[in-house]
Amino acid sequence: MSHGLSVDQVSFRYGAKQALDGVSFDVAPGRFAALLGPNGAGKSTLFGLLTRLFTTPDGTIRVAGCDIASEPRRALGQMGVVFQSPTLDLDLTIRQNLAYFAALQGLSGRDAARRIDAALDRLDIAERAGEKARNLNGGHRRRTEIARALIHEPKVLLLDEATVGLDAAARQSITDHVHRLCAEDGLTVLWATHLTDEVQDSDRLVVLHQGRILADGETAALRGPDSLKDYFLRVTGLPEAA
Ligand SMILES: Nc1ncnc2c1ncn2[C@@H]1O[C@H](COP(=O)(O)OP(=O)(O)OP(=O)(O)O)[C@@H](O)[C@H]1O
Repeated sequence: MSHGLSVDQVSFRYGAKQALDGVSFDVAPGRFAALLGPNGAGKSTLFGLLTRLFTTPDGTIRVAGCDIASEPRRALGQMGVVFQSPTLDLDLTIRQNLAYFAALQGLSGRDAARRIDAALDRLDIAERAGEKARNLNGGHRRRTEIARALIHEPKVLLLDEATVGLDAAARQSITDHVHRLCAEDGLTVLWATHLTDEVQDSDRLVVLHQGRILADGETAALRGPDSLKDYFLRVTGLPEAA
Protein backbone atom coordinates (compact mmCIF):
# COMPACT_ATOMS: atom_id res chain seq x y z
CA MET A 1 0.00 0.00 0.00
CA SER A 2 3.07 2.28 -0.27
CA HIS A 3 1.56 4.76 -2.76
CA GLY A 4 -2.08 4.19 -1.91
CA LEU A 5 -4.56 5.45 0.64
CA SER A 6 -5.75 3.63 3.71
CA VAL A 7 -8.61 4.62 6.04
CA ASP A 8 -9.06 2.38 9.07
CA GLN A 9 -11.91 2.58 11.59
CA VAL A 10 -12.26 6.36 11.34
CA SER A 11 -15.08 7.99 13.31
CA PHE A 12 -15.99 11.65 13.79
CA ARG A 13 -18.69 13.59 15.67
CA TYR A 14 -19.92 17.16 15.46
CA GLY A 15 -21.15 17.39 19.04
CA ALA A 16 -23.96 14.84 19.28
CA LYS A 17 -24.02 14.27 15.50
CA GLN A 18 -22.11 11.13 14.46
CA ALA A 19 -20.89 12.11 10.97
CA LEU A 20 -18.57 9.12 10.42
CA ASP A 21 -18.88 5.78 12.17
CA GLY A 22 -16.04 3.25 11.85
CA VAL A 23 -15.18 4.05 8.23
CA SER A 24 -12.57 1.71 6.70
CA PHE A 25 -11.40 1.26 3.12
CA ASP A 26 -8.18 1.08 1.11
CA VAL A 27 -7.33 2.45 -2.31
CA ALA A 28 -4.50 0.53 -3.94
CA PRO A 29 -1.70 2.46 -5.66
CA GLY A 30 -2.73 3.67 -9.12
CA ARG A 31 -6.43 2.95 -8.64
CA PHE A 32 -9.39 5.26 -9.18
CA ALA A 33 -11.80 4.91 -6.27
CA ALA A 34 -15.21 6.56 -6.33
CA LEU A 35 -16.53 7.55 -2.91
CA LEU A 36 -20.23 7.61 -3.71
CA GLY A 37 -22.75 9.00 -1.25
CA PRO A 38 -25.81 11.24 -1.17
CA ASN A 39 -25.78 14.70 0.40
CA GLY A 40 -24.97 14.44 4.09
CA ALA A 41 -23.29 11.02 3.78
CA GLY A 42 -20.09 12.31 5.37
CA LYS A 43 -17.90 12.79 2.29
CA SER A 44 -16.79 16.34 3.14
CA THR A 45 -16.17 15.32 6.74
CA LEU A 46 -13.92 12.51 5.56
CA PHE A 47 -12.10 14.93 3.24
CA GLY A 48 -11.65 17.30 6.18
CA LEU A 49 -9.96 14.49 8.11
CA LEU A 50 -7.88 13.34 5.13
CA THR A 51 -6.57 16.88 4.64
CA ARG A 52 -6.20 17.61 8.36
CA LEU A 53 -8.63 20.50 8.35
CA PHE A 54 -9.68 18.73 11.51
CA THR A 55 -8.54 15.65 13.41
CA THR A 56 -10.01 12.69 15.24
CA PRO A 57 -8.56 10.35 17.82
CA ASP A 58 -10.70 7.55 16.37
CA GLY A 59 -9.04 5.61 13.58
CA THR A 60 -5.99 5.76 11.34
CA ILE A 61 -5.40 7.38 7.95
CA ARG A 62 -2.33 6.57 5.87
CA VAL A 63 -1.38 8.47 2.73
CA ALA A 64 1.29 6.82 0.59
CA GLY A 65 2.33 4.83 3.65
CA CYS A 66 2.54 7.87 5.98
CA ASP A 67 0.32 8.06 9.06
CA ILE A 68 -1.43 11.42 8.90
CA ALA A 69 -1.52 11.78 12.69
CA SER A 70 2.14 11.01 13.43
CA GLU A 71 3.71 12.21 10.14
CA PRO A 72 1.32 14.94 8.95
CA ARG A 73 3.82 16.90 6.84
CA ARG A 74 5.00 13.83 4.96
CA ALA A 75 1.46 12.57 4.47
CA LEU A 76 0.17 15.93 3.23
CA GLY A 77 3.19 16.27 0.96
CA GLN A 78 2.09 13.13 -0.87
CA MET A 79 -1.42 14.46 -1.38
CA GLY A 80 -3.02 16.76 -3.96
CA VAL A 81 -6.48 18.12 -3.17
CA VAL A 82 -9.27 19.67 -5.22
CA PHE A 83 -11.94 21.03 -2.90
CA GLN A 84 -15.62 21.36 -3.69
CA SER A 85 -15.57 25.17 -3.64
CA PRO A 86 -13.48 26.86 -6.35
CA THR A 87 -10.24 28.31 -5.01
CA LEU A 88 -8.56 30.04 -7.99
CA ASP A 89 -7.68 33.72 -7.87
CA LEU A 90 -9.77 34.94 -10.79
CA ASP A 91 -7.64 38.05 -11.32
CA LEU A 92 -4.47 36.03 -11.88
CA THR A 93 -3.59 34.13 -15.04
CA ILE A 94 -3.59 30.36 -15.00
CA ARG A 95 0.20 30.32 -14.88
CA GLN A 96 0.26 32.85 -12.02
CA ASN A 97 -2.23 30.76 -10.04
CA LEU A 98 0.02 27.74 -10.45
CA ALA A 99 3.21 29.68 -9.75
CA TYR A 100 1.72 31.02 -6.52
CA PHE A 101 0.87 27.51 -5.36
CA ALA A 102 4.33 26.26 -6.41
CA ALA A 103 5.92 28.99 -4.29
CA LEU A 104 3.81 27.91 -1.30
CA GLN A 105 5.24 24.42 -1.85
CA GLY A 106 8.77 25.85 -1.75
CA LEU A 107 9.28 25.54 -5.52
CA SER A 108 10.66 28.34 -7.65
CA GLY A 109 12.73 29.08 -10.74
CA ARG A 110 13.28 26.44 -13.37
CA ASP A 111 12.00 23.60 -11.25
CA ALA A 112 8.67 25.35 -10.71
CA ALA A 113 8.43 26.34 -14.40
CA ARG A 114 9.10 22.75 -15.50
CA ARG A 115 6.46 21.34 -13.19
CA ILE A 116 3.90 23.99 -14.13
CA ASP A 117 4.44 23.28 -17.84
CA ALA A 118 4.10 19.53 -17.24
CA ALA A 119 0.90 19.96 -15.22
CA LEU A 120 -0.65 22.30 -17.82
CA ASP A 121 0.23 19.88 -20.61
CA ARG A 122 -1.21 16.96 -18.68
CA LEU A 123 -4.58 18.70 -18.35
CA ASP A 124 -4.55 20.06 -21.94
CA ILE A 125 -4.67 23.71 -20.89
CA ALA A 126 -1.14 24.83 -21.86
CA GLU A 127 -2.40 27.13 -24.59
CA ARG A 128 -4.58 29.05 -22.09
CA ALA A 129 -1.75 29.60 -19.57
CA GLY A 130 -1.57 33.38 -20.10
CA GLU A 131 -5.30 33.99 -19.69
CA LYS A 132 -6.91 35.26 -16.54
CA ALA A 133 -8.82 32.57 -14.67
CA ARG A 134 -11.88 34.84 -14.79
CA ASN A 135 -12.07 34.36 -18.59
CA LEU A 136 -12.19 30.56 -18.41
CA ASN A 137 -15.33 28.46 -18.34
CA GLY A 138 -16.07 26.25 -15.33
CA GLY A 139 -14.51 23.14 -16.90
CA HIS A 140 -11.21 24.87 -17.62
CA ARG A 141 -11.13 26.41 -14.16
CA ARG A 142 -11.50 22.92 -12.69
CA ARG A 143 -8.74 21.60 -14.93
CA THR A 144 -6.53 24.41 -13.68
CA GLU A 145 -7.25 23.41 -10.09
CA ILE A 146 -6.40 19.80 -10.87
CA ALA A 147 -3.16 20.88 -12.60
CA ARG A 148 -2.33 22.96 -9.53
CA ALA A 149 -2.99 20.02 -7.21
CA LEU A 150 -0.41 17.98 -9.15
CA ILE A 151 2.49 20.48 -9.18
CA HIS A 152 4.25 19.01 -6.16
CA GLU A 153 3.92 15.56 -7.81
CA PRO A 154 1.76 13.88 -5.17
CA LYS A 155 1.08 10.14 -5.16
CA VAL A 156 -2.55 10.54 -4.09
CA LEU A 157 -5.14 12.95 -5.52
CA LEU A 158 -8.35 13.72 -3.61
CA LEU A 159 -11.29 15.41 -5.34
CA ASP A 160 -14.43 16.43 -3.46
CA GLU A 161 -17.40 16.81 -5.84
CA ALA A 162 -15.02 18.19 -8.47
CA THR A 163 -17.69 18.52 -11.17
CA VAL A 164 -20.19 20.54 -9.16
CA GLY A 165 -21.78 23.25 -11.32
CA LEU A 166 -20.42 21.91 -14.63
CA ASP A 167 -22.50 20.94 -17.66
CA ALA A 168 -22.63 17.31 -18.81
CA ALA A 169 -19.87 17.67 -21.43
CA ALA A 170 -17.46 19.38 -19.01
CA ARG A 171 -18.23 16.76 -16.32
CA GLN A 172 -17.44 13.97 -18.75
CA SER A 173 -14.23 15.64 -19.84
CA ILE A 174 -12.99 16.13 -16.25
CA THR A 175 -13.82 12.58 -15.18
CA ASP A 176 -12.05 11.24 -18.30
CA HIS A 177 -8.98 13.35 -17.59
CA VAL A 178 -8.69 12.12 -14.04
CA HIS A 179 -9.17 8.50 -15.08
CA ARG A 180 -6.34 9.00 -17.57
CA LEU A 181 -4.06 10.39 -14.86
CA CYS A 182 -4.64 7.17 -12.97
CA ALA A 183 -4.10 4.86 -15.91
CA GLU A 184 -1.08 6.63 -17.40
CA ASP A 185 0.71 8.18 -14.41
CA GLY A 186 -0.11 5.67 -11.70
CA LEU A 187 -1.81 8.31 -9.57
CA THR A 188 -4.04 7.03 -6.76
CA VAL A 189 -7.39 8.87 -6.85
CA LEU A 190 -10.25 9.26 -4.39
CA TRP A 191 -13.17 10.90 -6.23
CA ALA A 192 -16.08 11.89 -4.01
CA THR A 193 -19.41 12.30 -5.77
CA HIS A 194 -23.15 11.83 -5.41
CA LEU A 195 -23.55 11.18 -9.16
CA THR A 196 -23.56 7.55 -10.28
CA ASP A 197 -22.82 8.45 -13.92
CA GLU A 198 -19.34 9.63 -12.91
CA VAL A 199 -18.37 6.12 -11.85
CA GLN A 200 -16.93 3.69 -14.40
CA ASP A 201 -17.25 -0.09 -14.26
CA SER A 202 -13.51 -0.50 -13.82
CA ASP A 203 -13.44 1.82 -10.77
CA ARG A 204 -13.20 0.77 -7.20
CA LEU A 205 -16.48 1.76 -5.54
CA VAL A 206 -16.98 2.77 -1.91
CA VAL A 207 -20.58 3.61 -0.97
CA LEU A 208 -20.93 5.91 2.05
CA HIS A 209 -24.31 6.67 3.62
CA GLN A 210 -25.14 8.23 6.99
CA GLY A 211 -21.50 7.99 8.03
CA ARG A 212 -21.12 4.28 7.30
CA ILE A 213 -19.62 2.25 4.47
CA LEU A 214 -22.42 0.20 2.88
CA ALA A 215 -20.44 -1.36 0.04
CA ASP A 216 -16.82 -1.60 -1.05
CA GLY A 217 -15.52 -3.44 -4.09
CA GLU A 218 -15.23 -3.45 -7.87
CA THR A 219 -18.04 -1.45 -9.44
CA ALA A 220 -18.97 -3.98 -12.12
CA ALA A 221 -19.08 -6.85 -9.62
CA LEU A 222 -21.08 -4.89 -7.05
CA ARG A 223 -23.78 -3.69 -9.42
CA GLY A 224 -24.05 -7.00 -11.32
CA PRO A 225 -26.88 -6.87 -13.88
CA ASP A 226 -28.37 -3.67 -12.37
CA SER A 227 -27.57 -0.14 -13.45
CA LEU A 228 -25.30 1.56 -10.93
CA LYS A 229 -28.11 3.98 -10.10
CA ASP A 230 -30.52 1.14 -9.27
CA TYR A 231 -27.84 -0.62 -7.24
CA PHE A 232 -27.06 2.61 -5.35
CA LEU A 233 -30.74 3.28 -4.55
CA ARG A 234 -31.20 -0.33 -3.41
CA VAL A 235 -28.15 -0.42 -1.17
CA THR A 236 -28.85 2.99 0.43
CA GLY A 237 -32.63 2.54 0.58
CA LEU A 238 -33.01 6.04 -0.91
CA PRO A 239 -36.07 6.97 -2.96
CA GLU A 240 -35.73 7.45 -6.75
CA ALA A 241 -35.79 11.26 -6.38
CA ALA A 242 -32.50 11.15 -4.44
N1 LIG B 1 -20.36 21.71 11.36
C1 LIG B 1 -21.28 20.78 11.50
N2 LIG B 1 -22.00 20.68 12.63
C2 LIG B 1 -22.94 19.69 12.79
N3 LIG B 1 -23.23 18.76 11.86
C3 LIG B 1 -22.53 18.82 10.71
C4 LIG B 1 -21.54 19.82 10.45
N4 LIG B 1 -21.03 19.61 9.22
C5 LIG B 1 -21.68 18.53 8.71
N5 LIG B 1 -22.58 18.07 9.61
C6 LIG B 1 -23.46 16.91 9.45
O1 LIG B 1 -22.60 15.77 9.30
C7 LIG B 1 -23.13 14.89 8.32
C8 LIG B 1 -22.12 14.69 7.21
O2 LIG B 1 -21.94 15.92 6.51
P1 LIG B 1 -20.94 16.08 5.29
O3 LIG B 1 -20.95 17.54 4.89
O4 LIG B 1 -19.65 15.47 5.62
O5 LIG B 1 -21.65 15.21 4.16
P2 LIG B 1 -21.41 15.20 2.59
O6 LIG B 1 -21.52 13.79 2.15
O7 LIG B 1 -20.15 15.91 2.28
O8 LIG B 1 -22.63 16.03 2.06
P3 LIG B 1 -22.63 17.23 1.00
O9 LIG B 1 -22.40 16.61 -0.32
O10 LIG B 1 -24.01 17.79 1.17
O11 LIG B 1 -21.54 18.18 1.43
C9 LIG B 1 -24.45 15.53 7.83
O12 LIG B 1 -25.50 14.95 8.56
C10 LIG B 1 -24.28 16.99 8.19
O13 LIG B 1 -25.53 17.59 8.43
